Order: sequence, then C-alpha cells, then structure tokens
Amino acid sequence: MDEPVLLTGAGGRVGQAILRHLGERFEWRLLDREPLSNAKLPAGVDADDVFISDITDDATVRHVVDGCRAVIHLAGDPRPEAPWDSVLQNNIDGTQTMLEAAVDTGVEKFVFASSNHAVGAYETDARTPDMYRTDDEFRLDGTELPRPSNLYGVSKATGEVLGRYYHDHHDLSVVNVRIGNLTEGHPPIDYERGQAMWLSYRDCAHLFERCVLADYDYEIVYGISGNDRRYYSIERAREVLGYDPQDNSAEWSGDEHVDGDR
Ligand SMILES: NC(=O)C1=CN([C@@H]2O[C@H](COP(=O)(O)OP(=O)(O)OC[C@H]3O[C@@H](n4cnc5c(N)ncnc54)[C@H](O)[C@@H]3O)[C@@H](O)[C@H]2O)C=CC1
Ligand SMILES: O=C1O[C@H](COP(=O)(O)O)[C@@H](O)[C@H](O)[C@H]1O
Repeated sequence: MDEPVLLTGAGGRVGQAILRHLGERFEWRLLDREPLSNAKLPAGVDADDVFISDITDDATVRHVVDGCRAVIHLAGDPRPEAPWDSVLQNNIDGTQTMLEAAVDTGVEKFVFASSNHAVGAYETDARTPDMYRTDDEFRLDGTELPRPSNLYGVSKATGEVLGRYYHDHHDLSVVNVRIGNLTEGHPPIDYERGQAMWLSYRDCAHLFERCVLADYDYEIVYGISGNDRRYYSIERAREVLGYDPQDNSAEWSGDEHVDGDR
C-alpha cells in the first residue's frame, strides 16, 4: 500500500474540492484545527486518519507528517484582507513548521497553496480591465517576481520562498500552486477578474492530483481552469504536471443551472 498523503486545511473549500473528487485516490491523513464532520470525510478515512491541531503545533505536526510521502498544505488564513498578525502566524510560521517537519521526516513532495494575491499588483490601472478579457495577450507565467496585492499576498510569496529554501537545502520537491478563484458549480457572476481566474472544483482536484503524482524539482504554477479569458498561463502546469483542465468560464453565460460537479 502507498504511504499516505497529508492534506492540511482539509475541512475548507479547497480541501473539500480535493476530497470530493479524490477521496478514494490516495490513502489520506487529514489535518485541520476545526473538527471535521462525517460529511466532510471521504469513505475509507476513519478517525485514526484525522488530526485536529493547529499547524503551528510543532510536536503534533511532526507526528502527523511522519510516514507521509507527500503533503498538500492548504491550511492558513485565506482572507485577502487578513491582518499581519494572522498571516504571520497561520501562513508564514505555519508553513515553515510544515516544511521543517516534512524534511525531517523524509517527505518527498510538498504542494503549497499559494495565491493569485502573490502577484495581484501586476493588475495595474493601465492594464485593467483589458487584461481580464479574451483578446488581451498579457500573461503571467510563474517566472515573474512576486508583486503582492496585500499582506496576505506577502505571506503567500513568503511561503513560496520558504519552499525554495527547503528545496535547495534539503532536496524536497516543491510545487507552489497560485490558485485563482475557486467557486463551486459555476464561475463568479458579474466579476470579470474572477472569471479570468476561475478554478472549478473538478479542475482543482485534478491539478492537486497531478501535483502528488508528477515528478518535479521546484515549480510555481497557476491554478485556474482552461478559461478563454485569462492572464495566467497554464502552460507550465500542463508541461510539468500533466494538468489537463476540463472547464472554461467562457462556457457559462450566467443563466445555467448549477452543476455541483464543477
Ligand atoms: N479558495 C480560493 O479560491 C483560494 C484559496 N487559496 C489558498 O488555499 C488555501 C485553502 O483556502 P480555502 O479552502 O479557500 O480556505 P478555508 O478557510 O475554506 O479553509 C482553510 C482551512 O484551514 C484551516 N486552518 C486555518 N488556519 C489553520 C491553522 N493555523 N492550523 C490548522 N488549520 C488551519 C481552517 O480551519 C479551514 O478548515 C489557503 O491557504 C488559501 O490561502 C489561494 C487562492 C485562492
Ligand atoms: O487567495 C484568494 O483568492 C481568491 C480570489 O481573490 P478575490 O480577491 O478575487 O476574491 C479569494 O476568493 C480567496 O478567499 C483567497 O484565499
């Protein structure tokens, strides 16, 4: 049997998108600081695989990480408006604690939930709203320097750099997924920026599945669906990870029924 994959922040939106589609794909260990109701647990995951802890609790984190082949690290404060003390503790200190435990216990791959907000300041007044539209050719591809929108974005850029350090000094394989805008069922309505960076639930799960299965050294990729409207390139995710998205925000006029699979 394969060694388990640890999913932090398992009870949140991204975690549930992953578990809904990949519940039976891997042996899971789940960690969240909030208790997970039975409805949030995939079949086959029992109480022994679920850990209720803060990611800054070093001793518990080491115990949970030990024996895992990969970590998908989602736990953190996801609010673009989050204050510094929260992102410092939950996003920066928490991510460093996870990475340190990962290298100390021999984890092979670390998948980090970064964000569009690590590069939000590329969306200048001169470029917007044109860059959100189909006929605009401006693209970010992951090779650009961070330009955070806010302190939350600073914390995500810092998480990417922490991953770089642990890759370079400890040979941990690290992929940073700059997630766009995950919404269930359909793209954001009346929000061009959100439609350009929509990530459907099933594309989200598929992308993180590829992050666990593919071989890489250190990568930064964008996590969006195959939207016609986009300013993030998904070529690197296709090339290195084998990402093959199924959804495209252009297929939605806004009048369709909600399909919970997407
Ligand atoms: N939802 C989205 O569209 C995007 C999400 N992200 C990132 O993806 C990750 C997950 O986001 P969501 O699922 O939307 O957020 P969420 O708030 O729905 O889920 C986060 C989960 O992490 C847990 N958590 C938070 N701090 C923790 C800590 N210190 N220790 C243990 N558990 C903790 C929470 O209890 C929650 O269950 C976050 O890191 C976020 O920054 C990035 C870009 C877009
Ligand atoms: O990083 C994140 O980004 C998404 C999209 O950002 P928004 O500014 O367009 O709302 C956000 O919904 C999510 O909460 C956040 O973690």
